[in-house]
Amino acid sequence: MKSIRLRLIVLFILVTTATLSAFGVYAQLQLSRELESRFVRQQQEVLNQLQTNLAYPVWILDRDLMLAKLEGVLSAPEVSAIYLLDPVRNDVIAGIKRDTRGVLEMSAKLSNPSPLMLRSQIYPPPHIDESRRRISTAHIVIYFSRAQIDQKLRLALSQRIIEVLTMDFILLVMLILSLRMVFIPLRGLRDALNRLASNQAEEVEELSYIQRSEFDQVIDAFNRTLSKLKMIILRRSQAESMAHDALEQVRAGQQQLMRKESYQRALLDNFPFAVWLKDTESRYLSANVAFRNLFDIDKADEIVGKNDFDIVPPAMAAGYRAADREVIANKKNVYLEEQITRDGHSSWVETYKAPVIDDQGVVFGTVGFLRDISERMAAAEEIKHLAFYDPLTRLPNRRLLLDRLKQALAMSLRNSRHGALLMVDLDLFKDLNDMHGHDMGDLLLQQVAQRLSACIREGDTVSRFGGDEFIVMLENLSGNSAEAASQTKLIGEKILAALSLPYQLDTHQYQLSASIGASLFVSQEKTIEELMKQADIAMYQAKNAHRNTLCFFDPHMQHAIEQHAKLELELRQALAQNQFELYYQIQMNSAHQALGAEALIRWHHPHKGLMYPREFIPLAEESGLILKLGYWVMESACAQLKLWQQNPLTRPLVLAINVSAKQFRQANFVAQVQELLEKYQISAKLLKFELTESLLLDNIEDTIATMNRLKSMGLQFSLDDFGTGYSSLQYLKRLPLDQIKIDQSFVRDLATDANDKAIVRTVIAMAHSLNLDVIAEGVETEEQRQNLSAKGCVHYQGYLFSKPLPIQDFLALLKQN
Ligand SMILES: Nc1nc2c(ncn2[C@@H]2O[C@H](COP(=O)(O)O[C@H]3[C@@H](O)[C@H](n4cnc5c(=O)[nH]c(N)nc54)O[C@@H]3COP(=O)(O)O)[C@@H](O)[C@H]2O)c(=O)[nH]1
Repeated sequence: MKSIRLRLIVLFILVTTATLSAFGVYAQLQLSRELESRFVRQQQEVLNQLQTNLAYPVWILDRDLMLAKLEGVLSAPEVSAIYLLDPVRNDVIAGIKRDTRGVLEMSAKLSNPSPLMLRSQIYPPPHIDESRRRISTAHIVIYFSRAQIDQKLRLALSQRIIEVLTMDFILLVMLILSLRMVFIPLRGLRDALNRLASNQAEEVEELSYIQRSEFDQVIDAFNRTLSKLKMIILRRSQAESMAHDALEQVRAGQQQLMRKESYQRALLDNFPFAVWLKDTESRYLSANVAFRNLFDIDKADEIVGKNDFDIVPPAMAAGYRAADREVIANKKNVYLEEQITRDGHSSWVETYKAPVIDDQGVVFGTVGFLRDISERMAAAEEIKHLAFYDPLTRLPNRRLLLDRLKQALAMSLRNSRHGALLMVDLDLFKDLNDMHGHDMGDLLLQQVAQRLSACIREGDTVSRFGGDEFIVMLENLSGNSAEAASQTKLIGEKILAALSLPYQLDTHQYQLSASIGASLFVSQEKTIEELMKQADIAMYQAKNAHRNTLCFFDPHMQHAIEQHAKLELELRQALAQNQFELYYQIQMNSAHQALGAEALIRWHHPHKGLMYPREFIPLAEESGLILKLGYWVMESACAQLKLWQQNPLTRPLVLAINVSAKQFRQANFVAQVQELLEKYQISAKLLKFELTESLLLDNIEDTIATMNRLKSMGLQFSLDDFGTGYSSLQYLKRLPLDQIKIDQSFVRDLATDANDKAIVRTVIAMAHSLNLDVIAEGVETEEQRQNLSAKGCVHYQGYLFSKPLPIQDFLALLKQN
């Protein structure tokens, strides 16, 4: 039995029962005693009353009255009998008793003496006269009933017990209520404490106060304890949470660290070059896979603790140690490039070392990287070579030559000795390229380079300047200019002789000549630019002479070159200022009818007057201005054709224009033509392009493609200057030509020169066999015309009919015809 409340209740019941039992016994005794004494007192009073009430009837022996009075006493149930005695006679004067059924009956005989009996004397009343007295004395005897007394006693006792029990019950209820008042808070306290005990303090709520109760102090103490406990728990849980977080952080940190280490290891081991860490005593702390591979260190071998003397030859190790010391002492990075030999194989490596410094600025180790840079060095060497050498001939290029020329000029200033620049240009190299292709040209250039190199002394320079142009620089010639010129001439001629020997190019044998321009220098009298220019001028001089010649620089030639540059400038201005005009030279048939015209450009030079194409077209070609100029011609021709459409006289005329190679090779040339035809709304059939043989044969496939595109638009093609080039029938067959134009050089001496006659006849026959029209240019005489006509050429152009004319004159000519 664990409940205190139950224990208290049981205890209460036991105590109450015991108390009640004792009290019952005691009460019974007390009560019976009290009842008895009360009974005695009451009977005494009754007796006393009877004495008074009975004195008169007794003295006068009035029996009826006596009985009446006695009956009155017998109304009390506890009185069982009552007698009036005459003590003198010992006789019952009157008596009444209750039978067993409780019925009253007269009794003349005194019952047996009983402890519950009262006997008393009745005294005569004072006012009674002696004379009237019938007896002298009397006694009264009252018998009491034991049962009646006991019954009364029991009744009183049971009443008392009921009272006590009632009291007890009330007390019990009060006890239970009191216990409730105590135990409810106690139970709350117990439950709260139980929850506290089972680590549920967070769920325990503060206990409610019981107003004006001693428990409030306990509750208050409990609540304060609880709040402290909660605070402790909260702090502990915070501390635990913090500790947990800290632990997690440590774990995460550890994991991160491990990962970082793995990353670093992976990073290092996958580095394509050797990486290591050393302490300040140059002992290895770590090294990656590349390092091990480089120095053939077995995977199982521990690198930590080793130094360079354990790994590489002592001389090398000493160098590495010195570099480490330098890094540590200066707290600065060190970069080394060195050539190392391993397994008999030499390679270039670069090493980069850096200090590892702590927060306090103290060096506590070094880190190093090493990688093989052999390829890079070779590439750098190659780049250097490419930057300074011509890749085709392996000769010094323009840049290196200029650099060496600068040094040579400085040296000449110091030693006053002459030097010379020889500009070597191969004659007709372009023809070889055109005929046999660039590969063949390249082979030739390589052989030329070898021959040139073989002609010079050590210390002299042969360089390729671009294309077929080479420059030979001679140094350390005589201090005397005449002697120096003679030395130069000697070497120059040696070169010419060497270059003119036959070349074996694949299966072809080839022979060429060269033109050399020479310029002497001494003591920095001339700048590099001047020297180069002079050599260039001399070279043109040689070319203009007989070719296969050496020319020294002539100051007059320089003037011509300067004029050339000036003209180029003026040509640009002429384009901008529209100083050009088209002249028209009529083309006729044998019936003297106009077929069309050739448009020929003229330049109205502001100072020189009218200039002819041969004076500026080559320059325009050279400078690239031919593109703009050619477009201008083409647009002017289209505009003119447009105008001609308005006049029946000019409407059927076909207009021929000269198209240069550069112009024709433009990627958008066809688009340009298309655009102009659309712009001027003219038929393409009225436009004829005169192309030269060299243009057609250079890159023939592209040429045919472009011609076909133009042909499909309706344009006509005439092959200009025919007979002056290679005139290969093989090529001619493939070209979509409409006309062949016999060059005026064949027409000029047609009457007298048998060769020209034969050529013209052949050309005409060939053209007819190819179903091509033939026109002869430069027809100046009727004889020439007839000659041509006799050979089958019926279309003509030449002074016989008209010179090229401005448009108005041309129109007048047409009208006149
Ligand atoms: N790319 C361009 N080239 C052009 C253009 N205009 C001309 N040219 C080229 O210049 C060359 C010289 O032209 P030009 O000085 O006009 O000489 C032409 C005629 O004047 C001349 N000719 C004509 N008939 C006679 C003659 O009976 N006798 C004689 N001595 N000369 C004559 O011939 C030139 C025409 O030649 P061709 O073009 O071959 O028909 C000229 O050849 C063009 O190459 C141009 O706009 N663009």
